[in-house]
Amino acid sequence: MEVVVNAATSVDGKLSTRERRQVRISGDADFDRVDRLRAAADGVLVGVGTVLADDPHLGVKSEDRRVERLRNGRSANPARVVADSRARTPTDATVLDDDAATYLLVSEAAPTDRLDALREAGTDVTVITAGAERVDLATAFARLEAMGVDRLLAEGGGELIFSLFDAGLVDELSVFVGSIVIGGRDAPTLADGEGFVEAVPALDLVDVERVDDGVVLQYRVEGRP
Ligand SMILES: NC(=O)C1=CN([C@@H]2O[C@H](COP(=O)(O)OP(=O)(O)OC[C@H]3O[C@@H](n4cnc5c(N)ncnc54)[C@H](O)[C@@H]3O)[C@@H](O)[C@H]2O)C=CC1
Ligand SMILES: Nc1nc(O)c(N)c(N[C@@H]2O[C@H](COP(=O)(O)O)[C@@H](O)[C@H]2O)n1
Repeated sequence: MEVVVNAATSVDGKLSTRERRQVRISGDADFDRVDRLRAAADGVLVGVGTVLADDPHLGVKSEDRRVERLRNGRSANPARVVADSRARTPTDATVLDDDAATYLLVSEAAPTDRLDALREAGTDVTVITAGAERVDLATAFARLEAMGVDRLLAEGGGELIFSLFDAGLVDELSVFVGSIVIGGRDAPTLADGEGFVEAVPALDLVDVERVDDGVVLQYRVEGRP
């Protein structure tokens, strides 16, 4: 499976405010670039922190792109994939609507009654259990791949992106750096988690492009084909 991480940060590397309130960092052209990435993906992944903070839809916004996907024998939208160790996704979350399939990646610690409620709340919900207390992303991704998810776009947030790098699962990273400063020691950054100390992942910078009033930085992860 090819795993592409994309996010938008302020110049000081923040994904949103210290209150974890969504900030419009991208401009129209960058949102359109993200829409192209979604349209090329089989699944769009976020952590449950992002679901709780933003209630995202994660679908393809352009009708032309949805039509093109259908023409190619794909679903109109990629599947929504949520890493949600304890099944905290609200039953009225937009990612459970009937616009696309939804995969909930949970751990064995997820309460059964929550899983039943979530299966009932959505029209096309598949639960994948991997890991004891926290989602084991490598195992969960192998199951997703067996279900036809060959290209996964991970949009965040910072806890999830750190874990993806920590597990050595990232092939490509693109970051839109918008011309704003958000600040705040508790504001989420591109990669949070415990942080790396010794084995710091190295990236190959493959492209830099000015978009809107910011820049898009494109990287391959060193050691990945
Ligand atoms: N500017 C941007 O491009 C984006 C910004 N955001 C922002 O990021 C913030 C949310 O980020 P975070 O709080 O860091 O939450 P997150 O979205 O990274 O979710 C973290 C949660 O995912 C679950 N999880 C399950 N398995 C995991 C694993 N193996 N590793 C890590 N987490 C795992 C855990 O419950 C954990 O608390 C929001 O403020 C949102 O607005 C989110 C996505 C993109
Ligand atoms: N690429 C990008 N730029 C920004 O400025 C952002 N705030 C985000 N946020 C991400 O987009 C999700 C919203 O998706 P929908 O529009 O609801 O489909 C949000 O949850 C973040 O993942 N991204």
